[in-house]
Amino acid sequence: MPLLGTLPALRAALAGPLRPVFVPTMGNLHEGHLALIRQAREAAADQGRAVVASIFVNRLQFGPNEDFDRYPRTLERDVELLAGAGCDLVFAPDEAALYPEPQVYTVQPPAALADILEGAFRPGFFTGVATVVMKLFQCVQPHAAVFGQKDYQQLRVLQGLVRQFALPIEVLAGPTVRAADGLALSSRNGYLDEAERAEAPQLQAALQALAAAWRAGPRTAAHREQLEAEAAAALRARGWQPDYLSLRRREDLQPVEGDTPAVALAAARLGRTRLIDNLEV
Ligand SMILES: Nc1ncnc2c1ncn2[C@@H]1O[C@H](COP(=O)(O)OP(=O)(O)OP(=O)(O)O)[C@@H](O)[C@H]1O
Ligand SMILES: CC(C)(CO)[C@@H](O)C(=O)[O-]
Ligand code: BAL
Repeated sequence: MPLLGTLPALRAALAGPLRPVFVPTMGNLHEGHLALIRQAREAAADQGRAVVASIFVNRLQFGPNEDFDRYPRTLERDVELLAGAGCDLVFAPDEAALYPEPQVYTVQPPAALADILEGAFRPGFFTGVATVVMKLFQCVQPHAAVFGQKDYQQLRVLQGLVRQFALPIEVLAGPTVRAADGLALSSRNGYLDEAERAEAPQLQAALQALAAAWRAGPRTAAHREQLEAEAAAALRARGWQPDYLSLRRREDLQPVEGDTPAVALAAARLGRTRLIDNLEV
């Protein structure tokens, strides 16, 4: 009879060989999602695991004035794309299946991480995300889960969730897939009209300029604040309504200073579309 003294040993002993690699999504799939599926496929290949995707537009993470109702739902097409990318199973519950009763038990990520940046402009967003991801994890029981770096803060929140609750799940980060002109692929890009679509790569361009200015120094708090304000003003002058353009520590997304590894993050509205993007400096 094994007598095990460490969590990794316990996990190794208890892990079934067939827990899948999981890619949670809200559907309306694009090449960014399919890259995550292919990454999951590779991670699953070794031990012959399955790749499972979920499609669920999670009401809990939308604010009352956000786009829950108009969020594009394209299940039939999504299923075809997933099959083509090497997915083995799709979990697409309706609301009654995932929330058969009001979800009054929730997962509250720490305010220091979840009430800043996206969380400051989308109150409750990360509680909604963490709650549904925790629930999806219970449903799918994955060995590993893949999340896109495009949603950088979401990735940090979910890495913290897995770490703090000692979930036996490996979190894999998927690099951001972009259009040829630099725009990060996103389901919400479909809301852009032609002129807005032509302007949209300027969000990534603004992050590149901000990152370059930060690299040039001096890397002080005062200079960072000046650069952030200038970057927001430049976007505003082009007709955007920026929520934030901010230089943060990669690890915990607190304001960066000195030579700590940094990431530039932005969210801004163009017409009625809110876009986010980021760039590791
Ligand atoms: N361009 C991309 N590159 C890599 N991963 C991505 C990209 N876009 C989304 N993802 C990832 O896909 C997963 C599902 O995201 P989601 O279904 O919300 O897509 P989305 O395009 O980000 O939609 P939205 O426009 O609502 O933000 C998340 O882990 C997300 O980070
Ligand atoms: C992780 C997620 C599927 C939870 O609803 C969603 O926030 C998303 O698609 O990024
Ligand atoms: N892609 C993250 C999910 C959301 O914005 O609601």
